[in-house]
Amino acid sequence: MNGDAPLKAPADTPLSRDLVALTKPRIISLLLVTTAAPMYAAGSPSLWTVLLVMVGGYLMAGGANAVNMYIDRDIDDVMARTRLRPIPSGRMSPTQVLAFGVFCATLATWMLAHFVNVLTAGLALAGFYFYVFIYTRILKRTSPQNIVIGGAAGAFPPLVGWAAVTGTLDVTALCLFLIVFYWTPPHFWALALLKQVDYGRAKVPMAPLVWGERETMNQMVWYTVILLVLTLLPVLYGAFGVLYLVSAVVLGGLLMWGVLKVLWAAKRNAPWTAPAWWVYKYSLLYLALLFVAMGVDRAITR
Ligand code: HEM
Ligand SMILES: CC(C)=CCC/C(C)=C/CC/C(C)=C/COP(=O)(O)OP(=O)(O)O
Repeated sequence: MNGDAPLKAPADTPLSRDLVALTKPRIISLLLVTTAAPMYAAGSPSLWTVLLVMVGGYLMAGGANAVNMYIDRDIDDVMARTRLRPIPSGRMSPTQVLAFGVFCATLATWMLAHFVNVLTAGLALAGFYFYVFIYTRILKRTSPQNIVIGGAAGAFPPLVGWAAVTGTLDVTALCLFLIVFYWTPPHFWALALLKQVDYGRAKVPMAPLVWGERETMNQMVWYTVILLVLTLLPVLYGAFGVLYLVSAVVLGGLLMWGVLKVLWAAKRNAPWTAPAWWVYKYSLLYLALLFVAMGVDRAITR
């Protein structure tokens, strides 16, 4: 993430630390919020079920992230943000990383199928395949739409949480999937705008490099508008109540304001990097709080 990361990686990093790094734990923390909160929105899960889904979800997403680092080892080697990862810094071999990723995903599939239900395991595995093959292997290197279509991978966790509690999927689960799907472009393009040199060096066709900065910012605005409408839909048909509604409006209003500030600054030819950083960082808080609000809203009104 830090473009000024040191050039040399510490050679004495313990293996345990590298294994954790392969799973991208900070990203998983938010994936797990978008898994756990829908569990409480869907019903009243036992602590045991929540624990199993968290461990299974971590292993599946962590396995996917490790396989992503195996496939992207050439790209990761040339980007400042990623060059200290275990493969580019020479501390782990690609084969070791691939084996670790596949092992985690296999363990997760067994755990979720055996202790939760087969639908939950199937959805988590679908998220794994979507991220590894559709996003990482195919779209990331070929299309500026990579994170729009590929972003569907990151939208699987709410389905996993919902299915773990209800054993099925319904229209609210679909809404939650779409919320994460439409959140991904403003989340990621804010960062992509700031990391154009990295992505250019790695020849990854991220939107700002292909469409230009202004068009990417326009698209971020439109995706945010759709996102805000989608967040209100479950209230309109009575799935969530007032606490969620107020949270969605306030949190969403702030996100919209941030995204518009980026666009307006660029239109005035003023510096837009500070507002773009703000949108990237706030997007993380936004999604976490929105999902917590829906879980709490349903838990207290049940
Ligand atoms: C295709 C979809 C996505 C792409 C391309 C993407 C890309 C990125 C990138 C490149 C970073 C910087 C990470 C780093 O510097 O190591 C990042 C950060 C982050 N992303 Fe995403 N992301 C996507 C979807 C998601 C989803 C669905 C979630 C969770 C629901 C998520 C959660 C996070 C978090 C928590 C961070 C901050 C990590 C940190 O502070 O180290 N992302 N994302
Ligand atoms: C249910 C389930 C297991 C779903 C999988 C969800 C999952 C692992 C989403 C990850 C999203 C993400 C971090 C994309 C960044 O990849 P990148 O390759 O663009 O980032 P990088 O350049 O930092 O490697």
